[in-house]
Amino acid sequence: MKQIILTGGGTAGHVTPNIALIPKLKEAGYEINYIGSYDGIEKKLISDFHVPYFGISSGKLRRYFDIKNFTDPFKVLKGCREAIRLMNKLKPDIVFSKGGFVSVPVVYAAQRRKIPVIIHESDMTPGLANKLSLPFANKVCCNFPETIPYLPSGKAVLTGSPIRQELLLGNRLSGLKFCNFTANKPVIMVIGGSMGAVAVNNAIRDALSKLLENYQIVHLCGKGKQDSSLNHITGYIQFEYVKEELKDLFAMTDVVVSRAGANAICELLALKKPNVLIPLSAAASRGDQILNAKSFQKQGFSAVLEEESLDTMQLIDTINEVYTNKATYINAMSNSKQADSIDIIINLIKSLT
Ligand SMILES: CC(=O)N[C@H]1[C@@H](OP(=O)(O)OP(=O)(O)OC[C@H]2O[C@@H](n3ccc(=O)[nH]c3=O)[C@H](O)[C@@H]2O)O[C@H](CO)[C@@H](O)[C@@H]1O
Repeated sequence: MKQIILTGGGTAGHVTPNIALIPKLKEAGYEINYIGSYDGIEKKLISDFHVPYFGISSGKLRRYFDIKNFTDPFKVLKGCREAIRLMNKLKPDIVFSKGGFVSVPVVYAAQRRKIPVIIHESDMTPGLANKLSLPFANKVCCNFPETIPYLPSGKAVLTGSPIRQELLLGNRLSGLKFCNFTANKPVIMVIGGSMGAVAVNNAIRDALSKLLENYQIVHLCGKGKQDSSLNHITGYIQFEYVKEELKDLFAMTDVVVSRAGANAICELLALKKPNVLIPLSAAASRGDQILNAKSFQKQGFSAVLEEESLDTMQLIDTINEVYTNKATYINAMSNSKQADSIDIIINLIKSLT
C-alpha cells in the first residue's frame, strides 16, 4: 500500500482542503498519516476522520518584531528534528502540504529524505510558509491562474482548491431544525473565516434588529466571539465553528455574508450561494482577500464591501440587493468553469508515487 503524509494547519483554511482529499486518497489505496502541531485546529478537525495524527513542535515565522521571535526558531528546529524522525518511522511515498507554519519542517524533512513533495497554495500570492517550502517541492498546486508567475517555472500546476464533497449534500430541513428556524423566512449565513472576524461580527450585530425583520441569521462567529446577550433572540443563532452540520446550513441559506478567504469563496462558488464579501483589509494582511473579492465581483459572483468604510445601512442595502437579484448571481456562478480539483490533485499524487 502506498503511504502519504498530509500536513497543514494553523487555521482551518490550511486543513479543510486536506480533508477534502481524504476520501479519494483512501479510494485510490493510499494509507494516510497527518502531521500537524501538538494542539492546533488541525488536530481537532482531523480527529473526525480516522487518520493517525502526529504532532510536532511549531513556531510562527514572522516578518515583524515580536518577543516570541527569540523562542520560536527553537520550536521550529525542534519541529524539524521531530519531522525527520517521523519520516524515518512512517517512510511515506509522498508528502502533500497545504501550508501554514507547521508544514515547513515537514516539507524540509521530506526533501532531506528524498521523498517527493507537493505543496498547495490557495491564495493569489504565496504565503510565507509556502515561500519557504517552494525550493523543496517537486510540484506546487495553485488555485488562481494569477499565482503561476510567482512560482518556479516547471513546478506550477493550476488545480483549483479541493472542496469537501459532502458540502454539496446538505439537507435544508435538517439545517432549519438544527437552528430552530422556520421554513417561511429567508436565511443569511455569516462566516468570518475559520477564526471569525470581529469587524464582520460587529457589523452584523449592529444591523441585527433591522435584518431580523426580513431574514433569519445563522452566525458562525469564531472561537470566543459569541455574544451571550444575543442568545435568546428568535431567528438569530450563533456558533463558534460548525463541522458536519455546515452542509445543512449551506443548504438552507439564501445569502452568505463572508470574509474572502480562498477556500471560503471557492466553496461559495461550488455551492452557487449568492454572497456579500467583506475581505480582510490590506492593513491586517498581504491583501490577498481583497484581490480574491475583486476577482469574484468582476465575474458577477459576489457583492463586495470594504471593511474600512463598512456602515450598517450599506450592509443592509447590499444584502437586500443580493437577495433580490439572487438569480443573476446564481446564473453567473453556474457559468463558471470551476476545475475538478480533487481529481487533478489525486492524479498528480499518483504521477509522483
Ligand atoms: C485571517 C487569515 O489569515 N485568513 C486566511 C486563512 O483563512 P481561513 O483559515 O479562514 O480560511 P478560508 O476562509 O479559506 O477557509 C475557511 C474554511 O473553514 C471552513 N469553516 C469555517 C467556519 C466554520 O464554522 N466551519 C467551517 O468548516 C470553511 O468551510 C472553509 O473550508 O487562510 C486562507 C487560505 O490560505 C486565506 O485566504 C485567508 O486570507
